[in-house]
This record gives sequence, C-alpha cells and structure tokens, in this order.
Amino acid sequence: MTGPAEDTKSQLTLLSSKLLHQHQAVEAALNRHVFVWKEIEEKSQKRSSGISKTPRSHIVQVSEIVGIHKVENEDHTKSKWDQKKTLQFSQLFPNAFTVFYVKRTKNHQWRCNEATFSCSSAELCEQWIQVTREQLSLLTNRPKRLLVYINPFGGKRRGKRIYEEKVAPVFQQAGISADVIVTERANHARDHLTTEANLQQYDGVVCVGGDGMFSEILHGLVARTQNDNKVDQNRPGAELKPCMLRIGIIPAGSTDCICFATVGTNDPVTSALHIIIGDSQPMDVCSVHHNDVFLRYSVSLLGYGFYGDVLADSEKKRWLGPARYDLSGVKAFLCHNYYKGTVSFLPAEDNLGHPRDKMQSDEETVICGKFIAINAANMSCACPRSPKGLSPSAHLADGTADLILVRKCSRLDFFRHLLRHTNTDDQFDHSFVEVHRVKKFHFEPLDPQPLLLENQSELPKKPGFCPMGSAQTTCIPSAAHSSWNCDGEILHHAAIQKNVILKNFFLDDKDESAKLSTDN
Ligand SMILES: CCCCCCCCCCCCC/C=C/[C@@H](O)[C@H](COP(=O)(O)O)NC(C)=O
Ligand SMILES: Nc1ncnc2c1ncn2[C@@H]1O[C@H](COP(=O)(O)OP(=O)(O)O)[C@@H](O)[C@H]1O
Ligand SMILES: [Ca+2]
Repeated sequence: MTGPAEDTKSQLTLLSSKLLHQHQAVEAALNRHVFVWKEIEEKSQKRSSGISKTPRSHIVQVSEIVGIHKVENEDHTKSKWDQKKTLQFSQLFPNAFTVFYVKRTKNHQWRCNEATFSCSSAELCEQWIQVTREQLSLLTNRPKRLLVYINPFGGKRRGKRIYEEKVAPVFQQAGISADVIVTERANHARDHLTTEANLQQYDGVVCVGGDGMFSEILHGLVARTQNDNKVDQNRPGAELKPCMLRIGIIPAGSTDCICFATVGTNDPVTSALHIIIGDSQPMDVCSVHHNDVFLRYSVSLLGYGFYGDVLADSEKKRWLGPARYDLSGVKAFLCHNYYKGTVSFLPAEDNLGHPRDKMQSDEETVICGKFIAINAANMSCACPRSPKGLSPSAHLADGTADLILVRKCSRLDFFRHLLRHTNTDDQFDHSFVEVHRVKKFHFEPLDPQPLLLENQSELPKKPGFCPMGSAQTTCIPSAAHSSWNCDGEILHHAAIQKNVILKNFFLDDKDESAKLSTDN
C-alpha cells in the first residue's frame, strides 16, 4: 500500500506503507509536516501471549529531519565493528533506509537520533528516500553551502577536533557542503571575509571558536557588506547596509557566552543541529565610539572596571586556557579597584520594559560616582559560569542593553553580588547596584585619559579602528583608569559612547529581521 492517499486537506499523506523497524512491523506515514511510525500489533502475538500491549508510535517533525539515507553494504565512515553489523543488516534487509532527526534531551541539548526501516522492495525504499528529500528541499531556510572558520587556539584548543569529530559528520548527514578555513593568526578570518571570500556561493558563515572569534567574523562581515555597498562604517551616522549571511556558532572558546545565551547551552552538536535545520536568532549589535570615532561593535558584554581588569590580566595567561579567567577573576577581586567617572544614558522607552520593572523617564540621566564595575549587557550574557547571566532578563533583539552599575562597596558585599550570578538570588538587589535598560550610554572617567602604559605602538594608527587581538594592558591596582572589555577584546580608551544602533542584525537571513536600523 503506497503512494499518495486520501486524507484531510491540511494533512495530505504523501506516503504511507508497512515497514519493518527493529524487527517490528510498523505503519509509517509521511505528510508535509510529520513523519510517523506506529507499531502494528500482530494478531498471532496477541493470541499467544494473551496480553494486549498498547502499540508504540513515534512522531518526528519534517522540519527536524536532518537527512535520510539508504543503508549501504559498506560504510567506511563507521568503526570496524559497526561496519560488520551494517553488512550483516544489509544482507538480511537489503532495502533499508535510515532517517536522522533531532532529539531534544535535557538542558536545551539536542542530539541526532536515527531510525532504520526496511522495505519490501528496492523501489519502495527509493520512493521513501526521494519523497522525504523532496520535502526537505522545500525548507528554504536550511543552508546548503557553508563557509567555516576554525580558531585552533580558542578555549582548550580543541576547535579543529570538535569540528571534525562532532560537527562535520552531522553536516554530511544533512548534505551540507562546507569550505573549511583553519585560521593561522588573529584576524585571519576577519581579513579573509573583508577582502577575499566569495560570499555569493555561501548560505552562511560558521564560527568555530569563542566570543572573540565570533566578534572577528561579525566585524569581517559588516565591513565587507559596507565596502561592497560603498558605505564608510567609520563615518559618524553612516547608515549601514544589512548583511545577507547568517553566522552560526560552534562553541569552542573559553566563555562562549554568545552561543550559550542564544542557544541555551554550549554544546557543539546542538549548535550544528540548529544550523542544519535553519534556525535563526536575531540579536542587537551595538557600536562603540570614542570621541565620535567608531571603535568596534559589541554583541554581548561591554564592561569597564571589574570585567575590563579581568580581561586585561587574563590576556597574559592565555596559555592557561579558560582557567585564565578564574585566576584573573580572583586577582581582580582581591585588587578591589574602583574607578571614578560619570555615566550618562538614554533610558529605553517604557514599553520596552525595565530589568526590574521600574518606571523610567525619557530624559538623559547622569550619574557620577565611584564604580567597581560598569557593565552593559546586550543580552543575558549567560554562560556556564553564570547560567542565568549578568542580566537574566536582557533581550536579544530589542534595540536596548541593560546597564549595570556596581558602586564602590566592601569586598564582602561585592563577593555577595558576584556569588548571586551563580545561583537564583537577585544580583541587582543590593543598595550599591543599579540597573537601567538603555538605548545608549556614555562614560567619562573623572581624570583625563593618561598615556597608555604598554604597547602603545600597537594602538590604532588608522583613526577609528582598534586592531583586534593586539590588546595588552596591565591590571594595575589602584590605577585611575580601567579598560573596556568588549566581547572579550580590550579597548584601550576609557571614555566611550555606546549606541545600540544595529538592531536585529545577525544570524538571520534575507528576511526583515536582518535589517540594520540606525537607532541613535
Ligand atoms: C564567587 C564566584 C563568582 C563567579 C561570578 C561569575 C560571573 C560570571 C559572569 C560572566 C559574564 C561573561 C560575559 C562574557 C564575556 C565574554 O565576551 C568574554 C570573552 O569570551 P571568550 O574568551 O572569547 O570566549 N569573557 C570574559 C570572561 O570576559
Ligand atoms: N590562528 C589563530 N592564532 C592566534 N589567535 C587567533 C587565531 N585565530 C583567531 N585568533 C584570535 O584568538 C582570540 C580568541 O579567540 P576565541 O575563539 O574567542 O577563544 P577564547 O574564547 O579562548 O578567547 C580572538 O581574538 C581571535 O581573533
Ligand atoms: Ca538587547
């Protein structure tokens, strides 16, 4: 019994037949939206056992099918043991196909499950494969060709292995072709994207690395798009053109906060599956300026004081891998520096909400003080160290950032505040912490900017751009200025303006949510 069958208008069955799954007869059916199979209870079985079991049924959304493949006699991608089993299986059941699909497990993690079905004839098997593939080809948001950049030195230096062992096999099952570039130096991916890559032939770019690597790719894509459209991104008020390519993140860095905060976990297979099924998540991109000169874009954390000091110190300990942040964190905590300055900001409109649901005025607000930390969270900044993040209710694509001001307090109080990032307590519920949802803000240190202490030769010669990956300053106890931690890159300038200007940019394809709208 095969071929199109009569059904309700909305759920037209494309294919339905009796198949064998795990030595059990099943009735399998495919329509536009789902693939289902249901065990068929054999009458003889029921009679002999005398017990009637409820037949089990399974349902898989077509949009979550990774791929469908014929079971071949030989599969050299498998281990010797698995190859032997496959051979035995294919001799016993020569007309079988396997469906690979997304299975949701705990903590937002996804896995690629498989189910094999054997058919009564080779034609039926081919038909199942062909009809299912036709349905998958109708899902136009799925990428077919990807450009992959791997940072081999990110995190625990496992980027290449993570990609080869966990990601490439699932991409292959999904029929995705990938051109892979393993970077040879910092800014390799950025420069390649800006000047060389033939972007027309790809449906998306994949970043295998951490937040710093993501930032490189974002800067490369934005710069390329502006160059192609003859827009000078360094010109104040320049209206930026939207990028047409999405960025997928395979977490292989130290913090992986951009991945964790968008996907809910930092798991390479989960990310690969999200990429395969064409998921997308728009997010805000902010531009950071010094004296009206554009410095960088930021998507996760822009932090002065504590997180700036942690980053500056941790850069010297890169060899330690992700543990460098713990060590530098303890050091910055013990230094207990605070910085004097003035923060002014434009609150978001009321209807965009407030991190603590307080009413906001529409005027610019100015706050002078001594700050241990000034953090602008453009998203929750959730990561394994802090599963709910720096600002748990920050939104991903609303054109606002949450500005968290931690004023001078005792070490014990600051410790209490930090500790609350790791549990369910409210880290804003302290007298020395305030939080505002803002559209833009400005920070001016009290004392004028001193001469930079180290590596001045590495400072930008070209106005308007701070070279990425070159930053190195020292965490100096009691210095008048800290530096800014911009998505894990150091900005040497203490005084900055930050505008949430690029709204809903990123990870999304050719639809309206990929527009860059200047908002300042
Ligand atoms: C008493 C214990 C206290 C623990 C406090 C934990 C708070 C952790 C909040 C972390 C927020 C991280 C925001 C993300 C920043 C990344 O962009 C950046 C760069 O990440 P990357 O190294 O490129 O993956 N990482 C850091 C640590 O600055
Ligand atoms: N091949 C490379 N050699 C050295 N640095 C690189 C290379 N590729 C990328 N980088 C730089 O490494 C930095 C950190 O990368 P990232 O992947 O974010 O790792 P982590 O999360 O450990 O910081 C980024 O600033 C990026 O520009
Ligand atoms: Ca936001």
